Amino acid sequence: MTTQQIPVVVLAGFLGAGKTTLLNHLLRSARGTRIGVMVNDFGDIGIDAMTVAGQVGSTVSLGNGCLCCAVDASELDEYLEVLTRPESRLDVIVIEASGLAEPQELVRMVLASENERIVYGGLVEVVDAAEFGATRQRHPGTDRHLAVADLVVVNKADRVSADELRSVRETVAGLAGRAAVIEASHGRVDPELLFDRVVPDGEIEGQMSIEDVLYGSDDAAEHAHASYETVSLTASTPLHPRRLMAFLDSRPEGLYRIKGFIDLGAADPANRYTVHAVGRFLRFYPEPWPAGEERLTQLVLIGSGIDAAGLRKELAACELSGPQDVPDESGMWGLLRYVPQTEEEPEETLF
Ligand SMILES: Nc1nc2c(ncn2[C@@H]2O[C@H](COP(=O)(O)OP(=O)(O)OP(=O)(O)O)[C@@H](O)[C@H]2O)c(=O)[nH]1
Repeated sequence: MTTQQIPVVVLAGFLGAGKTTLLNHLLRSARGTRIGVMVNDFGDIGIDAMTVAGQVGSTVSLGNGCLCCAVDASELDEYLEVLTRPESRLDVIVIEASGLAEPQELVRMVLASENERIVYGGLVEVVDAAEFGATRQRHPGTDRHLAVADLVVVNKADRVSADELRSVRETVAGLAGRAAVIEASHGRVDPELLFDRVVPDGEIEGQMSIEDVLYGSDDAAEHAHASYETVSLTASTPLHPRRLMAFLDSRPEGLYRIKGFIDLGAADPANRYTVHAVGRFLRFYPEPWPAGEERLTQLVLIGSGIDAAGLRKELAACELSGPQDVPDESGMWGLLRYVPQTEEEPEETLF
């Protein structure tokens, strides 16, 4: 069930930073992925389709099968309910926060939502590289927003010199702590950083799609690939829950996403643990092993500036080394803090 949950990504950033531009880029490069869009704060709608639709609280279809609606914060749950109906067949939902909104509020609301079909997909903060210094001076809240982000996009890279860009990036990285920081022009980030792309039937990954032909293929998105790395690994030996938690608690800056299944062996023979981490957000979802399924740990780690070989080594050290290496009773405690309870959020939340 958990693997079917729809990630809800909150997209924030100061007025004019390039949120709508980034969103439009995602919509254009979505191909087979169906994106639901919510625009928080209606006076601030920049999407053309919305302007055309023009109705408060309406849901409109965008060209590529995406849905778009405008919400007021109090309506968030109501619209999540609409967008997560099976007939909407959405793969991801993006909420664009108004440039003035407190993104933490939206994140809290998403986390507090009782909608079981969603999972929090991270807070993405867009920063205007050219205006960063001035914005920070005028709006000290900027630092606070960066501190809670999971991914920061330093946008408008084309508007500053290489030195300025480096300096903004360094400052942002200092404020953003563990969040991954990537640079972009015109919001062209690789959609894979935000959600799993669905490859439509009949299309081979990497092949030109109709959208490529219509909009031109997005070279800059290809370049964005260079700035982050994906590490996939499979282990047939179960992992030690305590060592796994030690690894996750100290996961390196820039390791933005972790997803996959974990086999904890004798510590919980009945269940596999789906892991979902976005930035500093971490959850485990135990579910019974499907009958006949091979007991494997399968993980994908995505980040910028990460040391792939180092990560592989650290994860290999989490594997049980033999029959003597069995977790004691308390071995699972650290991990269980990140398992959501049915009625409440796990103890260890950030917000
Ligand atoms: N040169 C340059 N211009 C950009 C870039 N990204 C966005 N813009 C322009 O910056 C302006 C603001 O972009 P938007 O995407 O509307 O910004 P926003 O954050 O959605 O703005 P609000 O909705 O007002 O909060 C637009 O004129 C964009 O075309 C970029 O990387 N480089």
